Amino acid sequence: MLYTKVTHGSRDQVATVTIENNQASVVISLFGGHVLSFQPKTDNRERLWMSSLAQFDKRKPIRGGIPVCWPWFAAAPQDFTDEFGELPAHGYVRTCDWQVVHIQESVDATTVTLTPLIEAQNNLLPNLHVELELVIAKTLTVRLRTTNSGASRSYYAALHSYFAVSDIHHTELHDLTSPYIDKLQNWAQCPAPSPYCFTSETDRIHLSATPSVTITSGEASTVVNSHGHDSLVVWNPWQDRCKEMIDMSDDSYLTMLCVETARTQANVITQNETHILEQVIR
Ligand SMILES: O=P(O)(O)OC[C@H]1O[C@@H](O)[C@H](O)[C@@H](O)[C@@H]1O
Repeated sequence: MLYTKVTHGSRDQVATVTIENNQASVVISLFGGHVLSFQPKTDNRERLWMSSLAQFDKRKPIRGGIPVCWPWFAAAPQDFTDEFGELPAHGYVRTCDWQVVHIQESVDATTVTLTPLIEAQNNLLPNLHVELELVIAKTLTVRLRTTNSGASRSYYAALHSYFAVSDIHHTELHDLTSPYIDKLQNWAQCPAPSPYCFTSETDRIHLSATPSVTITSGEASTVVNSHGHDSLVVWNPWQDRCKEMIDMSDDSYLTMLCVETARTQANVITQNETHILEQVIR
């Protein structure tokens, strides 16, 4: 590799791969195919948030970075539980081991392709194949590719990104103007706030394919572009929920905001079709 440095390491039980090129540095956990860190060299500012209490024991999904939710989002939808019984939240690939299958570089980008090693007993949808492509450049492109080799069926997905903010009380989300359904108010539909600020627990699904939003916090701004989605999910657990979670400290809600590029509606994927869900972070 001419421009890319690849370093294998670990955090507790989790194997990691650090990719550094002229433009940025990215740390990937092979548990979950999970991006843990993205620092572009333009400003060396970490874009992603990682909980100081995140567990790297491979028993639980990692709290922070970019968990991959697939083939469902949140609690498993009824079409899945009817078929398969009780299932964990946010799908099963965030708790699978993944492998790097390809690394390709050009002068200003490195592309890393990963696939999950889904054990046969966990592979509920053997005809759906998922692959994660990371394009590490001045921006980080996270591209989740789903291909169907069998009969048409529905699935769901999300790139559940945790973004680092300096103080949630001084954080604003820009360009997200579509109404949302509120998980905290029995799925009531509400208009997007303007300005979009945060003062309490937030768990919202904006049912629109908004292509670009910007998170501003203090002097810093992070741009999140999305493609192939039907929703943007905005989540902050706030203090009381943090207290209930073993992998978030009580005040950790102050420095994070999840903006998730998602397919929350039953997406039908037909035979031989490929869907791409993409988030580009700048
Ligand atoms: O704790 P988990 O399973 O990683 O989920 C975190 C949050 O993820 C968000 O996407 C959901 O909207 C929330 O309801 C959920 O609490």
